[in-house]
Amino acid sequence: MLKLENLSVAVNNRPILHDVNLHIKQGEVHVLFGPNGTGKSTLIGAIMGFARYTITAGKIYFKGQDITNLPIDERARRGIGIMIQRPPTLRGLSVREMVNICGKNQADVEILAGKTNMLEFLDRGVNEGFSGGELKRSELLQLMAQQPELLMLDEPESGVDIENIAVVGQAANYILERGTRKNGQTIKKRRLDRLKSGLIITHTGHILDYVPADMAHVMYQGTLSCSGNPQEMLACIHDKGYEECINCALEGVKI
Ligand SMILES: Nc1ncnc2c1ncn2[C@@H]1O[C@H](COP(=O)(O)OP(=O)(O)OP(=O)(O)O)[C@@H](O)[C@H]1O
Repeated sequence: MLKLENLSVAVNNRPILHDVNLHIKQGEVHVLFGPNGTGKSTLIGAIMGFARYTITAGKIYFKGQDITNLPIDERARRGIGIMIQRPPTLRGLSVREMVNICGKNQADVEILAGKTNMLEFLDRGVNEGFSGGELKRSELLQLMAQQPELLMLDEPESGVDIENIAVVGQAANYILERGTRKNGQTIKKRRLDRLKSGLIITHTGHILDYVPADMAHVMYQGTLSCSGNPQEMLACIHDKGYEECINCALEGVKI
């Protein structure tokens, strides 16, 4: 689904990512851990094609096609969707209108808004005065209408209360087409049955209680230093902090 080959990215002429290689197969969800400021948001922003990220080397392949130089709208059309940490406020455009645009007027706005607890926000300007949790739900509502094949989420649980983390998790599962039971437990579809993929940045790992991941990576100083089992890596980071991952990176050891 997504393949990064030796990807290097700069922001304002400052190199941020160095030689990143990553392969997310169809149906897989990968999770990205890492200390603040190491380049996680830069990675997903570069995959989406935001103009501020300059690709200085390497390639991005999506569904087998080289998309390294494609504009952001074309990447969205091909099936890439993103939830960023601080989406802008769009005055004069209501959430309802935005969801209709994302869903090419085919989405059932009211049903999707019900799933994300966003019914009462539909006629407000996009992100206008939204709280942290409302911002996340608004972004997910738009993504549910867009139906991307690759879903990228930047810290989906940050600023979200306990009850709404379940809503966020269920919305992500809806987009990834994984079932969720009423008690919030995710039904793990057989990997062969899954068609959609995800890349999720998380510091706390709470989202993994709802959206199980297949693989985790740690980003350190702009490179992917370790890859392994998400729950094991999360437990290791909770126990020992990132120092252990950094030691692995320095020793060139893969978990
Ligand atoms: N416009 C810019 N000019 C210079 N440096 C920038 C710019 N935008 C981002 N950076 C730097 O790029 C680095 C990587 O930022 P990024 O947001 O990708 O990190 P992150 O791993 O997602 O961090 P966090 O966990 O805090 O969200 C940071 O040091 C940041 O200050």
